[in-house]
Amino acid sequence: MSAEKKSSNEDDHLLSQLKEHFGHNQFKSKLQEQAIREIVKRKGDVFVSMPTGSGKSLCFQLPAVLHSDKVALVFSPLLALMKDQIDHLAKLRIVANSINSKMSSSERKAVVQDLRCMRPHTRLLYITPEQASTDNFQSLLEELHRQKKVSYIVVDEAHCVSQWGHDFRPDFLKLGRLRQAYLDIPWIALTATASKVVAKDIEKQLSLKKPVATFKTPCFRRNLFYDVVFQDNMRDPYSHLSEFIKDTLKIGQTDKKAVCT
Ligand SMILES: Nc1ncnc2c1ncn2[C@@H]1O[C@H](COP(=O)(O)OP(=O)(O)OP(=O)(O)O)[C@@H](O)[C@H]1O
Repeated sequence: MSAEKKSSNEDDHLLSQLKEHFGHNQFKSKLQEQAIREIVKRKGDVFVSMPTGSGKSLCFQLPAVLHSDKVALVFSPLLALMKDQIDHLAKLRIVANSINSKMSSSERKAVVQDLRCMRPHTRLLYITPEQASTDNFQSLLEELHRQKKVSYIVVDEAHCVSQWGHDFRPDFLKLGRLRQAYLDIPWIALTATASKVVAKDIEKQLSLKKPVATFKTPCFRRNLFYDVVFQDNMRDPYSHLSEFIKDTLKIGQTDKKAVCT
């Protein structure tokens, strides 16, 4: 089969899986598609920086469901975020579980029992970074790794690893050590907010393996207009605001791509 035909078959397969598992007919953006296609290759570490609501979660959830005998480990900073994603996946009939400090020991046992099966049902396992250094989790990870059952290790809200970003969480720093211990598992780091400095720091702190494939929405937002004036210097702030809006709407009309929000 020619390389071109093979790649178009792979394209069709990914789209059919997107439709089958998530009910979407197409990718939300070119960047989402490119990131997912790269992650699916499992060739190396991937960094994704896209704004809130742009569909970052799909970037690891779709690749994770393609591995019917493996589980993706997802580090996430908040139990509420994990719950949202797990509930959403449950509605799609994708098995996602969590191991966290709020669970009873019988709930935890049930999750671990499934992970120990030859073919676990769990496709995504959500964990807090605090769990990363516990003995129980370390030995579970070693076992899953030995049995080649880990598809990806995902760090969601990866800016929490950087002291230069907001929401710094010291426990995220422990993940870098984990990366060094499991060099053959591809890592995916995702964030909505990463300046150049923070993005570099994320790569460093997580010890992502170079070259890191990076998918980043440019920070420049052509639909946002700024005007900074001291209120004390204005005779009528409301008419100033009204003029500013009219002016930016005019700019918006000449630049068809701009939208005034
Ligand atoms: N290919 C797609 N087609 C249509 N809708 C999509 C697609 N991918 C994702 N979505 C939808 O876009 C919405 C936002 O996705 P998601 O929550 O993953 O964004 P996010 O970038 O992770 O946001 P956050 O930064 O808040 O975590 C969800 O409702 C999701 O179902």
